[in-house]
Amino acid sequence: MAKHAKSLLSRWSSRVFLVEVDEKPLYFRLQERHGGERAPRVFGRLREADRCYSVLVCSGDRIKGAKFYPELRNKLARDLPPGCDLTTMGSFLPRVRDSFIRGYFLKSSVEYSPHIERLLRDLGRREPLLVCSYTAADGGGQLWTQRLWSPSQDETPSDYFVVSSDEPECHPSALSMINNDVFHSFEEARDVFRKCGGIIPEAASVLEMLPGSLEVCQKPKFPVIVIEGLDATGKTTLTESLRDSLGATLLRSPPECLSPWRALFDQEPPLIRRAFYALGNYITAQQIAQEGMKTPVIVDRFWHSTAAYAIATATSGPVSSLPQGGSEVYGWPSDLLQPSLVLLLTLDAEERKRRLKDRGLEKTDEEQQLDRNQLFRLRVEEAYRRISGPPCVTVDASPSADKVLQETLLLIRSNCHL
Ligand SMILES: Nc1ncnc2c1ncn2[C@@H]1O[C@H](COP(=O)(O)OP(=O)(O)OP(=O)(O)O)[C@@H](O)[C@H]1O
Ligand SMILES: Nc1ccn([C@H]2C[C@H](O)[C@@H](COP(=O)(O)O)O2)c(=O)n1
Repeated sequence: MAKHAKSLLSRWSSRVFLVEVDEKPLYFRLQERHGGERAPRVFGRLREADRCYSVLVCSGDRIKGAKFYPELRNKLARDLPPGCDLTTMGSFLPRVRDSFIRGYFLKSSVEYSPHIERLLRDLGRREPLLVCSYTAADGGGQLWTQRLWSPSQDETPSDYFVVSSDEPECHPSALSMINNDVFHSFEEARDVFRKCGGIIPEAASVLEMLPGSLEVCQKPKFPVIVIEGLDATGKTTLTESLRDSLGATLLRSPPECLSPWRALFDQEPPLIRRAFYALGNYITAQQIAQEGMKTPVIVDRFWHSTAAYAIATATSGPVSSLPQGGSEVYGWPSDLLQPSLVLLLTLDAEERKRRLKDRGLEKTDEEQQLDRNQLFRLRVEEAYRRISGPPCVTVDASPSADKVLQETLLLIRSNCHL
């Protein structure tokens, strides 16, 4: 049995599980003896003739595991029998850092079990998986047991009753966010790229663009102003006007030099995708340090975008599922240049949609998600506000482009020495 899977099994009965139903996580835990509790909500509506499975990815190699997770979904969606329900799930040890693992929860009719079990065993031969099956233990559908499949088949599997568990303070993915979704150091992000060179040849081209080491740069002489906001809030329009009004240099993150690979890394799982954007910030930071010695610098997106989108994607549900304000996940990376001021453009959802429609450009997956998913949008906006580091001021982006420019110039003049 893979070493990593074995270590996950060592505290199996203390694990809490969550199944995401319509963006809402429903929690359950394990119990050796049943004390008469009702079935957890996710099992509450099942029939005795239903059979459920959890399939958790437990690869010891995090790059392989990250790549396998979306592949697993595609394979399951393709090969599962008709009518089988598939949703995302996870498991964690309460308050234990890096204990969060991801997987899928399947619901099917018991008649399909032989087919599903064969499929899961085949998939488990490709990458280590922890598979559990759930069976009704009474006639009324109120009592369900979890049977953990022994990955090596020579150990006795253990059965537990499943019971509801309290919601943790925030989404448990927060336990494993740092340096998996939100990179807090150049070295950590670069390490992901070094390790994925074997499976993604283009990673080497990105590595070539990076500085050999992070030289301690002098603080720029001129102010550095970052413009942030969801797509279509007017960042491009405003940053170009600010460049002209202030005689500033306009930079972007990710920087131009990474453009040839952006679409490719946007298709990669969060670990690799977020490392790509984190590295982009460090390249832009070097450009800021140079240009900031000569002119004011305006930056279109920077660290706030990287962290806020990553945190919002790794969680689900309402804003209350985000890590609490003040959590270290919102901290500014100690090795990343801090701008003088961050301005966050905000716009109501309807006006933003109107601008998106008028603009008519092709949307990225994340932009489409922002459109479809109100909760995701709210999480991104709130995560933006919780990020610490440089001063961040919210700007209402709904007036005309010229009014937004004038308001922004006032804010820059009152917050920076210009
Ligand atoms: N203040 C404004 N009032 C009305 N329309 C605006 C305003 N600012 C920008 N627009 C229009 O809204 C659309 C989106 O603006 P823009 O491209 O500047 O947004 P963005 O934040 O840079 O988007 P993205 O992040 O997707 O690149 C454009 O068609 C632009 O002309
Ligand atoms: N510094 C950055 C810039 C962008 N991103 C990510 C976040 C979104 O997925 C997407 C938005 O960019 P846009 O389409 O508006 O160019 O890119 C990031 O993580 N870090």
